[in-house]
Amino acid sequence: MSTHIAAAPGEIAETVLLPGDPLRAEWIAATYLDDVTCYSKVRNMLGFTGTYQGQRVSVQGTGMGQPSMSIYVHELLADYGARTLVRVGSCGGLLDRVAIRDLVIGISAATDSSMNALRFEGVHYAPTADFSLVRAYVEKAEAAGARYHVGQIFSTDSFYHDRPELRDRLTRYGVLAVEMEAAALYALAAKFAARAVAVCTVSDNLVTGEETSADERERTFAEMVELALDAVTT
Ligand SMILES: O=P(O)(O)O[C@H]1O[C@H](CO)[C@@H](O)[C@H]1O
Ligand SMILES: O=c1cc[nH]c(=O)[nH]1
Repeated sequence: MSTHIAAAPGEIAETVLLPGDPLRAEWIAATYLDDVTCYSKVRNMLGFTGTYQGQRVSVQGTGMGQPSMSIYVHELLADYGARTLVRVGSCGGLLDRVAIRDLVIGISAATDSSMNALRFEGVHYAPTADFSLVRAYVEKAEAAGARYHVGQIFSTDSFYHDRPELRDRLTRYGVLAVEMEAAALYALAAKFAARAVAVCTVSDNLVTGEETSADERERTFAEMVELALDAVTT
């Protein structure tokens, strides 16, 4: 096992879906995977491996925020040989047109976190998704007729931000949505020469004030996850 994941070597697939919420990981495994085993319950940050259309896939909860996510993703990459990572998260829309229930594919991620700033010592690194994963996901979303947006997202350290004017400026500059993990995920994947993309379902819109109900969130998460599984297994 690694420090925070209780899997034996070989128990985790090279392709891993990464929801923030460990119960979403459990729901994905129960709903979509065959021959499922739970490989880790450490801190209740659940991880599962199974098959989707005959191909091995794992699902690992990462918690909220870049520090928590980075612990799990570092161990997946350094200790378990993960190669393809797809964050399946929720986000808040920053533009009117990024409506609740839409999908947001983060091709790049701005951040207010110090994690990448410390890592690159003064260089303003541009955390970027893997293009082959972006393309594969977009192809599946197009074929399914899903409502989706591709562009820059904002990975914040503060869900409850003291600077609403910062969010307004990001809106003016066309940033699509806010979430809390993608910027560090993209940097870590680059460090280990792996592939990553963050896809999020819009759960609320910070401009219009619209919100999804818990029931709606479950249904729209389903579309995001089905497209992710199709994108990584074909
Ligand atoms: O739904 P998840 O994947 O947790 O993602 C979003 O939700 C959490 C905040 O409520 C943060 O982790 C944010 O990135
Ligand atoms: O980080 C997040 C996730 C969902 N909605 C938000 O407003 N922020």
